Amino acid sequence: LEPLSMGAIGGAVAMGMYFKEYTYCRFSECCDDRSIPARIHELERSLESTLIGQHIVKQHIVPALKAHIASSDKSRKPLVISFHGQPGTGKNFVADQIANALYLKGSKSNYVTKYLGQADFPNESQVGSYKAKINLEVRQTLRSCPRSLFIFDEVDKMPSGVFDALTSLVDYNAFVDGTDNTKAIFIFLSNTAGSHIAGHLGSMMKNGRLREDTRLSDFEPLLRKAAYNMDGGMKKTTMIESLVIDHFIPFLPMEKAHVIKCLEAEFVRWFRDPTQPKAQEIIEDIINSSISYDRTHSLFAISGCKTLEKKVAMAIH
Ligand SMILES: Nc1ncnc2c1ncn2[C@@H]1O[C@H](COP(=O)(O)OP(=O)(O)OP(=O)(O)O)[C@@H](O)[C@H]1O
Repeated sequence: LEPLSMGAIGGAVAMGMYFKEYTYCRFSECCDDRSIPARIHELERSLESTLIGQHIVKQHIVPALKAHIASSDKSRKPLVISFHGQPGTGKNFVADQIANALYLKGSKSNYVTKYLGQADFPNESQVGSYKAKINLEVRQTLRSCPRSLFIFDEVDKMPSGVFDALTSLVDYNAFVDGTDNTKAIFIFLSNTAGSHIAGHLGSMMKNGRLREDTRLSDFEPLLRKAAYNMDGGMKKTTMIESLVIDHFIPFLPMEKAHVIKCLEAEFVRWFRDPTQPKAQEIIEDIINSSISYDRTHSLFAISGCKTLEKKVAMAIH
């Protein structure tokens, strides 16, 4: 090419970049600070005011995200977190809040991908093609934005081995065929070890320990072991063997007092005052008629705060 036309091309590229940064990206989602504001303080505030009964989650999630984001230039691997707990303890609730705080468009962002174990990976016989699918999609998303968030829900309902494909994507490999994985965040949600968490917490409480005094270290070894051995997506995967999961976070089972708080929060969501006698009556009725507790300790609500939304809606209308 003639030097003149090279100059013209360079000019056009510069114009294009200028246009993208100052015009297009001001209105549409781009992989930049405007679209990914990473509002950690907002996350901290919203968890503090909305998350019930999960002191360990509150203690560890914000510092883990803060450290990963603050050190993003020096990061050598993505942040990988695994949430464990019984249904209705807040795993999706927290994952959604993380997406909403980090991305302007929240869970609807193009850089937030959510997979559902049962719906997206239903067949044991197709593990091979699922692995290829995850591998391809994760790489594609990372290429369009290294600061992507991947949420894998119902990990325990995925056929085992699916995650072997992910190990190389989340491991210490700053660049996988030119794909930057070091700024990404992976969150895995499962019921795995939920009953073990409940059993262990129940025993500690029986021995006089306060729920709020329990620590991550009380549960972490149990979670690590359970994730490796239990049926589901992580069973005996290289992902556990190669220690790429940075944090195992236990979601504690909900007690009656927590379920009552969840019911009160539902009333507030409907702009109703939960302290009104009528509301208190409905709450008491739901607690007495539709909450069942675990058999061992008779302390923990089996379905946590799940399904309360519909029950409150029904009672109000
Ligand atoms: N710890 C909690 N604090 C406040 N609200 C909660 C909590 N846990 C659950 N909820 C309420 O219950 C709803 C359902 O909970 P969520 O979907 O987070 O459960 P989950 O732990 O992901 O369950 P599953 O394992 O079945 O997917 C939430 O949208 C929220 O309204």
